[in-house]
Amino acid sequence: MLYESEAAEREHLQDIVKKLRTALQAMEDKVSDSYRDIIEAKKYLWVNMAQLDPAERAANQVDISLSIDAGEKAAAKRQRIGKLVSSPYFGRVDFKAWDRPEADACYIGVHAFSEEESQRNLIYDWRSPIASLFYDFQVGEAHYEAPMGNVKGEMTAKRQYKIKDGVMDYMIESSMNINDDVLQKELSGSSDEKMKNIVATIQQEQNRIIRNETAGEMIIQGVAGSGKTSVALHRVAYLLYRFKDTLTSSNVLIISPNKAFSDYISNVLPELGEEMILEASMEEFAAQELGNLCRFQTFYEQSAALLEERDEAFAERIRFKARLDLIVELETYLKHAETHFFEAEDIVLERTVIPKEAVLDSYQAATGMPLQQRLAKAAAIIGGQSRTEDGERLAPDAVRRIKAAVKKMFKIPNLLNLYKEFYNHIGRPEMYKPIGKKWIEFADVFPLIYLKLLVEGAEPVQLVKHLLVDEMQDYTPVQYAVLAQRFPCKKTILGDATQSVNPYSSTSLADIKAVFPRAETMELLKSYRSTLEITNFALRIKPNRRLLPIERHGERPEVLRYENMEEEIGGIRELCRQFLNSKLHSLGIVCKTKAQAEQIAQAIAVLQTDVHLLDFSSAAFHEGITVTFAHMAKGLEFDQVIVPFADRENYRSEMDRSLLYVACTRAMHRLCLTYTGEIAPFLEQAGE
Ligand SMILES: Nc1ncnc2c1ncn2[C@@H]1O[C@H](COP(=O)(O)OP(=O)(O)OP(=O)(O)O)[C@@H](O)[C@H]1O
Repeated sequence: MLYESEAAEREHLQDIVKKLRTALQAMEDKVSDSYRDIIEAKKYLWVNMAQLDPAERAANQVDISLSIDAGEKAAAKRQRIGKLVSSPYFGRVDFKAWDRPEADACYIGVHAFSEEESQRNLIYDWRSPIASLFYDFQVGEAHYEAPMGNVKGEMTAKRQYKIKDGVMDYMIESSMNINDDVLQKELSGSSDEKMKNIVATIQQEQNRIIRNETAGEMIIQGVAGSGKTSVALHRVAYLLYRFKDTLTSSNVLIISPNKAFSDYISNVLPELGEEMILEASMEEFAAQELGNLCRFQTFYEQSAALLEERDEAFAERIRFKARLDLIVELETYLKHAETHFFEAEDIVLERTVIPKEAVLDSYQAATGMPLQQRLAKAAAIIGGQSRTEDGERLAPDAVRRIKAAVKKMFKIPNLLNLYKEFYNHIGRPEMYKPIGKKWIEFADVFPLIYLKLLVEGAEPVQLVKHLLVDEMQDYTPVQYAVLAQRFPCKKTILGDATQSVNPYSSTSLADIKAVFPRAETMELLKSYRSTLEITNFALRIKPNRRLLPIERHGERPEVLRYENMEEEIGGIRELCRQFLNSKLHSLGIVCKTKAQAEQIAQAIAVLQTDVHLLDFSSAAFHEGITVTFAHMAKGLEFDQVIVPFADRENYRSEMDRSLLYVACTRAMHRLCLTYTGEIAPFLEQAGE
């Protein structure tokens, strides 16, 4: 049996670190060499410019390009090896394939590393086929999918390591799945400014999602803290590795809730050796789609307006536009519009008249294409068929005039008017209420874009080959229909129905699946972020019987009552002081609204420390004390969370319940809620 003592493992580690350092030095030399070559080649070109003939100059340019290429490759490799020097690997599996005489030991790390001369693999990339054994099996019979087919055999040993700065912190012989001890240690650590990679402790159910290569659309429905975002990013890294010839990081687009969130997740892919991917918020995407058609309210402004006042008509407009049926209604309306709003007329050119019947025939012959193209096609047919008095083809100017005339025959050419007319047509004119001239509510943004795409015809965005959509519960079916049209590529869509920040426009899994009928759905039910005490507390706010909390213990959440607001603010300041004297790194004060967050930020400014107010204009997420509001805090996490103003007045509606749930589930280790007067009804039993 293969068994090496810890001492032998330490020796092995030293050996690997030595080899890595040598390789690192070699890469550094290579980088310097190629830069020197570039400088010399440029110098040569400069000095001998006059004497060189064009062929020699071209050859010199090729040399320079080759050196640049070699330099960039060496620099990338140097970066990867540099990362391995500090932590070369985190796992090992000893696997004996049935057709091999003995087991091979495979060390698994964030990147692969092989010996230069022998090309022997010393470290396997966590995404390599054999590394899947580490995530999927315990000691015993095991198998993995290799390029040449399924490899069956026996895993004779499995180990986990924590290596920091090239030194082994601990090593665990694990006969179980990814050992709970290691996971516990990882989860009890402090939160960071940036999301961390989880390669060393990916769980089996997460691995299934990460390594799924077949799904055209994958929907990940996961409870709060189940690792959805982490898993989706690891999935991207896996797909980039697996399909490196056809997929690069510039082909991946992530639609994320805001800039601070993008900044928060921005380290994961670079840590995994991949470049950062493109990202955009829904609003940025919408602005691009609408061009200068009109301005619009943002999603946050919509949610904030809902929180500020109870406007049933406003809520109803949002609800109406979040229905799945709206997609078909818009399509049906446009078909109606094409027939009824097109009024054929005679086209009179100098000495030729094209009768309206001929115009109508051409328009009818061009059915089945988007309206704009249909009008152009009808005009082209007319132009092609018409002749001058002399039997000649029409001059280009006449063709242009026909085109303009046919376009005018569609009586509502303005898209915004055409959209408004939709509500008259369905007998619900009250459902369209612009904020101002050419200024629409957020609920109208995607129905309008969808109509625009139907009218103009959607050109798919070719560059994007994989689309990642986070916080899926906040997007309506029409939003998905727009995404489906513009990005007919593979997709990973993730979210949690219980974390909707706007109950009037939240979308159920069933509705998303109706837009993507072939999507594979995977569920993540285990929650990793918070201690058992915090998870149980949050579950009493929003029960979910299927959620499986991780067995990690900490302090019971505190619910602190104060006599008045002044005392409450004083209490929050005191909690901040306690945090500053603790070992925790991040404290999130998560309010319900932005106005409350501003109030708290001002009130605790007296503390001798930086207080970061995080709102939609923030570009980054910082350690220390952050004051924010639930909508903004989605997807983020803090070592400690304080939820101020947890009283009956502030948290009373279903929307408030969701926001309170989002706020509480941001806490990893410690949670405190403060209030004056009567406690919020959702919290009455939460603390028991
Ligand atoms: N397998 C794992 N090993 C270690 N940590 C994990 C693992 N899975 C998840 N985590 C940790 O759990 C926390 C939550 O992960 P993540 O933010 O990806 O979850 P989420 O489902 O997107 O959360 P939410 O929807 O609540 O924002 C993170 O700190 C992440 O590092």
